[in-house]
Amino acid sequence: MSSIKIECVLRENCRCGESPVWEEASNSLLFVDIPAKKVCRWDSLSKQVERVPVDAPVSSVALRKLGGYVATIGTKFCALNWEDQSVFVLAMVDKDKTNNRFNDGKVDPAGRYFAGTMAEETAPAVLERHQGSLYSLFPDHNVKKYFDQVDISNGLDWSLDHKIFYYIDSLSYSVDAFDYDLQTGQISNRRIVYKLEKDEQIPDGMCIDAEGKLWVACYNGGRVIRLDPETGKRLQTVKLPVDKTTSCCFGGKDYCEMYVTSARDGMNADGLLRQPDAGGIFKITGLGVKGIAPYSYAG
Ligand SMILES: O=C(O)[C@H](O)[C@@H](O)[C@H](O)[C@H](O)CO
Ligand SMILES: [Zn+2]
Repeated sequence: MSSIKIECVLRENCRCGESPVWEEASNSLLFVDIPAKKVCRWDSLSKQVERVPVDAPVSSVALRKLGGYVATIGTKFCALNWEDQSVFVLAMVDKDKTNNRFNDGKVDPAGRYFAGTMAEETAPAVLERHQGSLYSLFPDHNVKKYFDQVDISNGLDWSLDHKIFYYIDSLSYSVDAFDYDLQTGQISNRRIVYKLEKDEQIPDGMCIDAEGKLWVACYNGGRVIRLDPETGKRLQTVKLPVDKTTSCCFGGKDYCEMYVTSARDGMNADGLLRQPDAGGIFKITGLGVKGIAPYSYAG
């Protein structure tokens, strides 16, 4: 039996921390604070954090093969040069929906950057419904739209054989799967893999482990849960000392550690007193399972 340890490694006070991504080359964790309009990079060796301000809510960040990063900022897919903090727009979506912004995003095994949109929230999980869509940015900077009618586009990842795409629309309270064609980037045959239980609250960010099991961060549920997408059963629950757990990824040496982001927005003064680490970055060790390296955008 492994003994699980949970530690707040960075008290960042994120309003809404999201999109943790491990960058092996720099031993760092990248993440964003969406409403604070910041992309952050935490060096796990020096424990120092660098922050790059951008001009709109930034909802996800990913590695780029050419160097630097890509990020979803407002309704734009962008390239981000870390050295000079410059942003270059690659494509824009939802041009007719001025109240929309991107939400969670991740790169697929072929180097396409997937991200979905949502209406801007008036409070956490309070928003005009069915305004979002799911998109991907191909390496040639063309954008493909998959479907619309999304509430809060969230957690996404691909099966280890690249034949399944996993996806969460948070307000459906389910984790879904599609057949995935890696060659073309097409998805089909949507079905439900897991329905969250009441105390698990709202499914948010998600990642896959090296055994093909899914880890879902439960917003307001203060936990990450491990799911078997083949049986639809929950295998494990790991509780964290904050309620607003937003997303998770594996990182560290051999991807043996899990990193979890969290949020402060929507908490009252009493809640913040009880959960002073809300908005922090958490490291979970001793899970006994590894993750896989993130893919890099190929354009
Ligand atoms: O990061 C996200 O996915 C959303 O932008 C956040 O606002 C919350 O996580 C959401 O409210 C929970 O459903
Ligand atoms: Zn999210």
